[in-house]
Amino acid sequence: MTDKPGIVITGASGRMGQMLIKTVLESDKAELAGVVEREGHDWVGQDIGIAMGGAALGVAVTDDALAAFSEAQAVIDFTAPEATIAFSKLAAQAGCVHVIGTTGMSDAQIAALDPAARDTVLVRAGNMSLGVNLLVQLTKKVAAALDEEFDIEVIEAHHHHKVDAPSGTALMLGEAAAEGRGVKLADVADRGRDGITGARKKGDIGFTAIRGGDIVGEHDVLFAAAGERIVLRHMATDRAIFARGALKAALWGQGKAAGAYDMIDVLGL
Ligand SMILES: NC(=O)C1=CN([C@@H]2O[C@H](COP(=O)(O)OP(=O)(O)OC[C@H]3O[C@@H](n4cnc5c(N)ncnc54)[C@H](OP(=O)(O)O)[C@@H]3O)[C@@H](O)[C@H]2O)C=CC1
Ligand SMILES: O=C(O)C1=N[C@H](C(=O)O)C[C@H](O)C1
Repeated sequence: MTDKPGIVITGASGRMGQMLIKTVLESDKAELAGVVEREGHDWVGQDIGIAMGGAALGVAVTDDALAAFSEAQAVIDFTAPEATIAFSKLAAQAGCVHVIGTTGMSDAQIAALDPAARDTVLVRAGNMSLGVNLLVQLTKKVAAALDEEFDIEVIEAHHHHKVDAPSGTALMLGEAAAEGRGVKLADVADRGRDGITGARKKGDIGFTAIRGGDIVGEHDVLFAAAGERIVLRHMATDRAIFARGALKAALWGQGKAAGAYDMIDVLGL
């Protein structure tokens, strides 16, 4: 028994789940308190170290999320929207900080997290990396400095397994650009061009999603005017940046007042 916060990782077999488990195990500031997979998954009941192809770690994969959360101080959750909503209720019940990296959530699904945020600390961001959150702030600044003569386009590229588009990061960048411009993203977003689209509408914020191979995550915010262009770019080459950010959020949330937070709060940007 130590005084380091115990962390539970959900979606243990996923790309991010495995990266998060490694990151917590490597940290001297936190302990791996549990790992959760869904009922019926092959890994349930196995030692997580063995399941991940290494040595036993003495932590068994469970499908009983509430029991795991009840023994921990924080849950880091990079899964899928419906799972994240269910986990938010259990994390609130267990009194755990809930760090959410899951993307592709609709407005209604995001609103479904509100009750949990009244009872516990919930940190949610479509991208947990320092670099992207800095890019969000830069995007807001640049958009505020430029008028509608500059067309704003957000271009993102990800691996071929990704199921949602635009990416959570692209939407964060779009929101930041809209905020900088003093408009609502919902009023100006252009998310799907195909066929005879007509000329670009002044003031729109456009989104383009590329999917291919093993691209970890790349985002450009393009400001294009007559005679000049500005491009703000972030390129992720290692998922560890997201996992490190998520762990930072889990530690930051300890002892904070219940509420909904994001990585701008965590990083103090
Ligand atoms: N915010 C950030 O910084 C980042 C966010 N992400 C986001 O994290 C999420 C996961 O990404 P990634 O790891 O690549 O995806 P994977 O598909 O590799 O992993 C998803 C995991 O979640 C589990 N899962 C899915 N649905 C459920 C469910 N209903 N109940 C319980 N478990 C479930 C999966 O289990 P099973 O295999 O059984 O389906 C799997 O273990 C995505 O939304 C992605 O966009 C990714 C990187 C960074
Ligand atoms: O699914 C991914 O892989 C990623 N998802 C996040 C997103 O939707 O922006 C963050 C990162 O780009 C990787």
